[in-house]
Amino acid sequence: MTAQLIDGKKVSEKCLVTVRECVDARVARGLRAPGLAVVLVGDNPASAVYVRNKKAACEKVGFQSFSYHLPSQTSEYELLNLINELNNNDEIDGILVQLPLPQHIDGQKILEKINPNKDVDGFHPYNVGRLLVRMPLMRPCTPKGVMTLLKEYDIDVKRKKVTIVGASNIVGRPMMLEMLLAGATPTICHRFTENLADEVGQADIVVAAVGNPNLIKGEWIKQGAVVVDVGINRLEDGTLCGDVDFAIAKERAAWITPVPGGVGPMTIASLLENTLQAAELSDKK
Ligand SMILES: NC(=O)C1=CN([C@@H]2O[C@H](COP(=O)(O)OP(=O)(O)OC[C@H]3O[C@@H](n4cnc5c(N)ncnc54)[C@H](OP(=O)(O)O)[C@@H]3O)[C@@H](O)[C@H]2O)C=CC1
Ligand SMILES: Nc1nc(=O)c2c([nH]1)NC[C@@H]1CN(c3ccc(C(=O)N[C@@H](CCC(=O)O)C(=O)O)cc3)C=[N+]21
Repeated sequence: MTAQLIDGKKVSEKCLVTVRECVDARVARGLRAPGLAVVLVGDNPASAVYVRNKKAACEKVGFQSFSYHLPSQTSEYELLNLINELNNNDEIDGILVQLPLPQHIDGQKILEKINPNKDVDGFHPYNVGRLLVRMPLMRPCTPKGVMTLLKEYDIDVKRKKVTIVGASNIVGRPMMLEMLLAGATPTICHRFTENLADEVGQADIVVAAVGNPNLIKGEWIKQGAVVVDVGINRLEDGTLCGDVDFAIAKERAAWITPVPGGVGPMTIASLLENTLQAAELSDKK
């Protein structure tokens, strides 16, 4: 079997068109265009690229974007003050603090300071808790993007065995909650999981989110499975690859996401959808 490709770039563009239409309709009704603030601390080159992509996406859909690039030695106190200011700024509907933050700043403390209604990343414990108790508000962008992608390809997750590899706060854990909410039976694997090969081999759907190129061997994939590769790894020659051995996996899977052009663009599409949703929430206040 040769897998069919799941085209995240194409689906994300479709999502952006829908967001754009909603923005135009808002503006025609005399409402503000949604505003997204992106905060970057320090000069991590990968972060700078992502921040630039987010800004470009905002322009595409007609959002107002506000960028804050702070020096790496910014104190936690200064960053908390900026968050406070953004929370109180009525032109800003969404606040995204790019991760990772420098070592001397407690990331969790910063995320908890963001007004949950403006937490377009869905990382605030309030939003994570809401997803846990089946009352999602702001849904973490990458897992939300994966669900949108699967839905777009009519890949039903209900009743399926889903193995998620990686248990971070930003991808693996909320991915598990999304899958549970959608009626799948998720298993989540991490550093201490024994027999990763068996866990992956039993899955109807595999979601890889580790950050280790080719950790997941193509031979582990069950015939006819769906492979969603969230991992983004930059190799020495500058090319990007995921966590799954794509060449072998694609000969076994029914469906597979490429890297790049798979989940990555969907993360940005979800971010824009969440920002629009945050603007709509703020209209109702
Ligand atoms: N496509 C996209 O939009 C996005 C892609 N990414 C990419 O996804 C990947 C993961 O990101 P993120 O979740 O932030 O990363 P983290 O480093 O925060 O988390 C990685 C997770 O993988 C687990 N892990 C590490 N080694 C192994 C192993 N050998 N076997 C099993 N589990 C292991 C860790 O386990 P433990 O918890 O035990 O430490 C941890 O839970 C990265 O490549 C990142 O660049 C991230 C965000 C968005
Ligand atoms: N507060 C916060 N929120 C995040 O959502 C967040 C973060 N911090 N820190 C870093 C990770 C990573 N992440 C990506 C987003 C888009 C692509 C993306 O668009 N990828 C393209 C390729 C981009 C390229 O060429 O480098 C693709 O896969 O096709 C990748 C990765 C969001 N993250």
